[in-house]
Amino acid sequence: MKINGTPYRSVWVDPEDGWSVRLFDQTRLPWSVDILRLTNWEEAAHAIRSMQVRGAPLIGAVAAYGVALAMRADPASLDQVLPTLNATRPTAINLRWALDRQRAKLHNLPVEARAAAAYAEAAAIADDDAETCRRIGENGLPLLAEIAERKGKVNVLTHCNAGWLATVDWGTALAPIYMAHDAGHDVHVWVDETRPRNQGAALTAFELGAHGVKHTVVADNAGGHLMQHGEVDICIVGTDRVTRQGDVANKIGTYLKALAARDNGIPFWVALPHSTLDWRVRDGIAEIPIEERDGVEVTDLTGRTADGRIETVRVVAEGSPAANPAFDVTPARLVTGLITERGRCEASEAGLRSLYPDVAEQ
Ligand SMILES: CSC[C@@H](O)[C@@H](O)C(=O)COP(=O)(O)O
Repeated sequence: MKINGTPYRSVWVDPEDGWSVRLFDQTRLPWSVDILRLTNWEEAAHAIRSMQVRGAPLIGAVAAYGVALAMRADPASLDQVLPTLNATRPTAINLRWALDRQRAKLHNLPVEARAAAAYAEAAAIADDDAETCRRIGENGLPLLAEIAERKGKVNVLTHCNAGWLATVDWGTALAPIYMAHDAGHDVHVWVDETRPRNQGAALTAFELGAHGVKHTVVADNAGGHLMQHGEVDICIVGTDRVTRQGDVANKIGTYLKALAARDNGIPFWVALPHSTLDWRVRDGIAEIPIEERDGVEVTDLTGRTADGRIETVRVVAEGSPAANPAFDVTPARLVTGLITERGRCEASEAGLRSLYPDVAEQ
C-alpha cells in the first residue's frame, strides 16, 4: 500500500545493506512517519513488545526476521532466541506459527547455512502474508459489493487496526474494503477509536485516509447506537487467534460489537489468514491467553499538540488504578462467518474443516 504515493510493505529488508530490517514505528503514527532499522534480534523483540509493530500477522513476520538477524550474529543461538521472541506477546498465535516455521527450517541445518535459510524463510513468510491478505480481500469483496449494489452504498464498522499496518500488505478486515473502494463502490467505514491504545483512531484512520476511503472515527461506545439507527450494514474485524470451533480473539471491545450486531441483525464477519488458526485450542474463552498490558495505557493518552509535539498526558484521576486486558473472545455463535484466503465459511469446526482439511489432519 502507499504513503504519500510511495508503495510500502510493513516490514522489509534494507535494500542498501541487504540484511537489516526496516519497519514503521507504529507508536509514532499518524503524527510522524518514522522508519526504524533493526540490526539485532533484541531490537526485533523490543519492537514487538513495545508495539512499535503490532497486528497479529505482522508480529509473526517481524519475529521471523528477528530469527534471521539472530542467525546472522550467532547461528548457534537458535534455542535461546526462539522462546524469548515467542514470549514477547501472548495472544496472537501468528507469532508462534512463524517461529515454528523458522525452527522447522533451521534446527537440522549446519550452523553455517542457518543465516541464509532464516532470511529466505522470513521472506517467504512475508510474501505468503501479502498474497494471503490479497486473497482475503478478494473473498470478502462480494459481501460489500452485494450491499453496495443493492443500496447504492455500504457502511462498514471495524474495530482496532486490521489493515496493511497490521499485516505485511493489504490487511485482513480492511482488504475487502480497499478492494470494494478500488472497484468503484461507495464505501464508508465507521472506525472504532479502539481505546486504550487507539489503533483505530491513529492507524486505521491514517490508512483509510491515505487510500482515499471515506471514513469517520467514532468513540468505541457509539457502535450500538449507530447499529440501532441503520447506520451500519456490516461489521468486519480482524483477529489474533481463531480456535477450531470458531471462537475469535481480537482487540478488547470486539465482543461487545458482536453482541450489538447480533441484537440488531447486522452481519458480523471476521477476516483471518491461515496463520491465525489455532487448531490446538477449542474453547477460546477458557483457553486463549489474554494479554494484560500496563494500566498506563488506560490512564495516559498520546497525541500531537497544536504546535506539532507528540505528547502523553494523564486522563485518569491521580491515584486511581487501571486494568488493561488487551483482547477479548467473541464466541463462534456471534460470528456470521469467517473470511479467509481460501474462501468464506461458517465459524465452526465443520466450517473450518471444509476450508482447511489439511490443517485439521495435522
Ligand atoms: C490483521 S490484524 C488482527 C488483529 O491483530 C488486530 O485486530 C488487533 O487486535 C491488533 O492488536 P494489537 O494489540 O494492536 O496488536
